[in-house]
Amino acid sequence: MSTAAFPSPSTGSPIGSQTPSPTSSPSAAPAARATGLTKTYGQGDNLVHALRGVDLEISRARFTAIMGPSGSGKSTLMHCLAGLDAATAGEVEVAGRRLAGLDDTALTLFRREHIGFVFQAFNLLPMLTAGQNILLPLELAGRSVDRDRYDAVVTLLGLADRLGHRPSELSGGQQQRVAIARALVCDPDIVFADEPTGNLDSEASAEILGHLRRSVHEAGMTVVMVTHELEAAAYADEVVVLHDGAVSAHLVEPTVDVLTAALRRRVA
Ligand SMILES: Nc1ncnc2c1ncn2[C@@H]1O[C@H](COP(=O)(O)OP(=O)(O)OP(=O)(O)O)[C@@H](O)[C@H]1O
Repeated sequence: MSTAAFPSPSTGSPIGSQTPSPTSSPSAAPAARATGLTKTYGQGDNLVHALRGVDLEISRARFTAIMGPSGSGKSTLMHCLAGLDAATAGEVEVAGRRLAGLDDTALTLFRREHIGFVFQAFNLLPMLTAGQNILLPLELAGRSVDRDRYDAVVTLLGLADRLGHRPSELSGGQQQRVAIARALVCDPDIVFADEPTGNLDSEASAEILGHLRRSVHEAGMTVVMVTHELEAAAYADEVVVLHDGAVSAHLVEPTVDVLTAALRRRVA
């Protein structure tokens, strides 16, 4: 298969190899950075500390999972990193740009240009074919279609023979592959995947996680995935573990055993 339209991963490595720790390639600027990221909801007796001063760097061309128990702040962290929610205090920088400096319109344009999203519920338009769904964000943004990139993305996701099908004619796994292709075709600096396997059986989940890995290791994308499934997090190069709104561990290529132990541990 051809991935000629993709750049070489700058810090990624082929599937199955031992990826070096990000500390061994200090030259690459992070795809995203949170500094002292704090988010509270409500006030008074109803005050909730969803994020308590999170410092975090998301490495480029790596597959990072964010995991932690229910209520630990995973979705809040992802929403703040992706500019979908404003922090109460602290900073978020994506692709070198401080999000706090952008007004709503600029933020919308920035997200459209630099950030891709994959959701648990696929969010495909039912009346459009797979091919039309993949191209929709580019068309909405008035951007021209890079046919080489489109072909490379479709090939990477194994969708070449499904492009004329509507979502109702596709399996859940195939629909999620279309959603991933839709995110990748825009060539974003970072893709956020929110529980991307939450609606899939174990076989389709493994397939989707494999595709996300290949998007990183073969196509040089940066993927951040929120999950509470250990098996899903084990596909990632790095796993950020949250407890009570704080990062309790940032692990590189953890085994399921290491992850299990990190999940049990709480912040001291
Ligand atoms: N809009 C909101 N208003 C009030 N509290 C909120 C709001 N959104 C989240 N919270 C609270 O913030 C904390 C973190 O929530 P968050 O959804 O980020 O956790 P999570 O780790 O993603 O949980 P889950 O795995 O259950 O989705 C929780 O205590 C939650 O109840």
